[in-house]
Formats: sequence, structure tokens, C-alpha cells
Amino acid sequence: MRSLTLPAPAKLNLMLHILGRRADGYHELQTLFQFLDHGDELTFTPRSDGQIRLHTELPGVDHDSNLIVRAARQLQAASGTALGADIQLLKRLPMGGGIGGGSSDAATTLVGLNHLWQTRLGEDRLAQIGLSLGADVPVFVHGHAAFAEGVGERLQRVQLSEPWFLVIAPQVSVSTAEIFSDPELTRNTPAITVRSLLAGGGRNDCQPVVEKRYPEVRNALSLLNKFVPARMTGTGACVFGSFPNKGEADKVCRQLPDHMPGFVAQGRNVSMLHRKLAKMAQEVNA
Ligand SMILES: C[C@@](CO)(OP(=O)(O)O)[C@H](O)COP(=O)(O)OP(=O)(O)OC[C@H]1O[C@@H](n2ccc(N)nc2=O)[C@H](O)[C@@H]1O
Ligand SMILES: Nc1ncnc2c1ncn2[C@@H]1O[C@H](COP(=O)(O)OP(=O)(O)O)[C@@H](O)[C@H]1O
Repeated sequence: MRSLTLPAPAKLNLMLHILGRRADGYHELQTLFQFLDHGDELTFTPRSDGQIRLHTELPGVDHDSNLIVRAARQLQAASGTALGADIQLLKRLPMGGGIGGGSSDAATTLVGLNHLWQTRLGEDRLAQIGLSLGADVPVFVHGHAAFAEGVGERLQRVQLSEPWFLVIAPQVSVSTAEIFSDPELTRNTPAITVRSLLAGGGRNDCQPVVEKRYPEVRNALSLLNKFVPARMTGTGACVFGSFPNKGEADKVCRQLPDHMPGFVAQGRNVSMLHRKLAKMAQEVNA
């Protein structure tokens, strides 16, 4: 049967404010998401027997807990399809890096299988299913840079400049739950409007707590700060800085020590997943 290969791009949280804690323990956020033109890649092949089989293993994640398998099963349940899928994953994004690899894999699975199985669920419904898998899945389903509120589910599209970023991935995995349960976390940042945010400013409220717990992240920030203002994405561990062009970002990337691998990627307002879908639609209509 016909296969479909789709990208699962990374995201950056260009800023992340924590406004408070809800009764269910989750934190109210304000964050600005932009995608990177760098990410994982998934290949889906439909099966007629209804089984979901992911053929790529990830360290520490068993088959049935992988967000890809969980997303595929949720879509089966929501749509009632009798089809299954063989899935291959090309994993490029560091795990637990705050660049959303798992969430993006889940979103690409929802969007990709909805297309391949012809289950015809709307984007809002896919985002709703995605939210039950992780707070960052909806923004990847919609595929547009956004200002997010709530736990990340209330999205407002934004148009941002698309600079080149150098992203450093310190060799540690930071657990989101651990950072959100730290008593020293700032939880009372006043709400700001998207307009004032786009005029400049913002910070990452998780950064001081992660810097304190993880010297690797602190060192990556101070190294990058020698060249450009550096900030952490999400709950870490990755840190990033923006450059006026690719050449300058590449130059700093080449100077990184072995224990601090990095990559250079461009910020994108429309995700690679949605660019590829638009290209496929154009080819069908041509
Ligand atoms: C804060 C962000 C910003 O992008 O961090 P990163 O994961 O990307 O680093 C995300 O929204 C994270 O979303 P996600 O990674 O899906 O978090 P989940 O797995 O849903 O949450 C893990 C745990 O973190 C805590 N948590 C998470 C999100 C939130 N808004 N408040 C919380 O208190 C909860 O204890 C939850 O059980
Ligand atoms: N397909 C997947 N890719 C990455 N991580 C996954 C996946 N499925 C489940 N996970 C689990 O989710 C955790 C967070 O993953 P990830 O999205 O990479 O980090 P972050 O949310 O910090 O950006 C991982 O440490 C792993 O245990």
C-alpha cells in the first residue's frame, strides 16, 4: 500500500511566562511558539488488519507509551476506522530538550494518518485529541506560529520575523514535571498582551530553576551569551540564540565543544509539516 513520509519539526518557546497554578495542578502559561526547519521524520504505511506498529525504538520509551502509537490509537478510536499502520521514525530531535519532539511526532501522526486513512477529522478535532496527549500537540497540529495561553491550548496566530537560530542541546534530559513542581519556580508573572510582547521583551520563567539544577544548561547559556543573548526553550534543556544570517550561526556552531552539540535552523511561522501538506495539495490539483 502507498506510504506517506512527513516531517515533525521542532519548536522554540521564544518566551514562557507562568501566571499561576490551576486547581488541577497544571500551570497557566503565556508562551510564544515558533517552528524550526529541523526535526524528525515519520513514514506511515497503512495496514488492513487494524494494528499499529512502530518499527523504531526510543531509549526508555516502550512501544505502547510512545506518543506516536498513542496518537494513532486515539485517532482510530475517534474515527472508528478499521485500518492500522506501520510507522518508521527518523529521530533527529533530542528527547526532553524542550523543543517538542514527542509532541510534534504525535501531531504529525494525527495529521498524517487522518490523511492516509481518509478519516476526514477537522483540524480542531485533531488538536483536541492532541491536547489529551500533551499540551504542545495542538500548536503542531495547526502548524502556525502562535501566542499560547491556558496550558498552551488557547492559540492566537502571530507573524514573527524568521531569524536563524543556533540551538545548543546540553547532554541532559529535563523532566517537565520536575521543573513545574519546584517550590522556587516563579508562578506569579502578570499577564501581558500579545501586542506588548511583540513589541519586545519576555523571558522564560523556568530558566532560573533549570539553571540551578542543571550545570550543563547553565554552561550552555553562558557560552552562547558570549555571542548573542541566549535563552532556554520550554522547560529545557535546549538553549538558543538568534543570528542575522546562517553564516554567523554556523560559525559559532563550529566552535561548540563536543559535549555541547548544536544545530542551526531557521525560525518558521508555517511549520514544515504544513508546507509539505500544502505542496501535496498543489500537486493533486495540478
Ligand atoms: C511547558 C512546556 C512549554 O512548551 O514545556 P516543554 O515540555 O516544551 O519543555 C509544555 O507546554 C509542557 O507540555 P508537555 O511536555 O506536553 O507537558 P505534559 O507532559 O502535559 O506535563 C508534564 C507535567 O508537567 C506539569 N505541567 C505541565 C504543563 C503545564 N502547563 N503545567 C504543569 O504543571 C504537570 O505536572 C504535568 O504532569
Ligand atoms: N515519539 C517520542 N519522541 C520523544 N519522546 C517521546 C516520544 N514518545 C514518548 N516520549 C517521552 O516524552 C518525553 C518528552 O519528550 P520530548 O517531546 O522530546 O521533550 P520535550 O517535551 O521536553 O520537548 C521523553 O523523554 C519520552 O520519555
